[in-house]
Amino acid sequence: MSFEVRLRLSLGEAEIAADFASEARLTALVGPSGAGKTSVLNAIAGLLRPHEGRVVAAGEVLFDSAQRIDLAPEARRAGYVFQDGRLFPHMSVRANLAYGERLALPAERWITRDEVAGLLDIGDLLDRRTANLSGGEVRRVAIARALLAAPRFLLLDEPTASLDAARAEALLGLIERIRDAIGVPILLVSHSRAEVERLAGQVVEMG
Ligand SMILES: Nc1ncnc2c1ncn2[C@@H]1O[C@H](COP(=O)(O)OP(=O)(O)OP(=O)(O)O)[C@@H](O)[C@H]1O
Repeated sequence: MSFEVRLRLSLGEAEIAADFASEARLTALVGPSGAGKTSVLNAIAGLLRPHEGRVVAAGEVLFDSAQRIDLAPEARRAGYVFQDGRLFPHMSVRANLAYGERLALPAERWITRDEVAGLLDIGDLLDRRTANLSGGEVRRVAIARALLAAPRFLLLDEPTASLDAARAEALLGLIERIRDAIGVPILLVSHSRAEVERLAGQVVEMG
């Protein structure tokens, strides 16, 4: 099972509920703005605590309120690529990647810096400061940093939002390569029907 998510959480006035299970390599989470998609990713990553439910990713129970299981975020081993990338702006691309790599024990790593730079085509960016990168470059570096941390699963929050058509197309190709070559389960939030139809083995509707 790639993902099994059944949870309820409150955010201010909003009550968010999710209930799905997926064996697909890539599962898409879709729904109107405000439906709670990002909140579900945050709950899976351990950044928000549901008041009730169960979360299993890549075969490991991350949260189960009935069994009082609630793994710390760093123990969940999520590769979370946030909508805004959240790179360290004062560091070079190379230093951002090294940070990701240090999060994984050497024995756990399944991709090298050279491999990831080739896969995401960021070899020419390594000495750049991240503050000056374009939106598409930020996304590619953020995905590379996430992969280097040897995640057990990936959470991608609208990875192609605000990219032009050519850059979005290139990034979709990369996500396909990650899906097919690496095989870590991916949960993707997207507003694009075409993107979801192209990438997802299973689609989960919220809201
Ligand atoms: N920290 C917070 N405090 C209070 N309410 C919040 C908080 N974060 C999110 N919300 C509310 O929770 C609901 C779900 O937000 P969330 O960002 O998960 O939705 P989303 O489906 O990802 O939306 P979008 O597609 O616009 O990114 C929204 O109504 C939002 O206003």
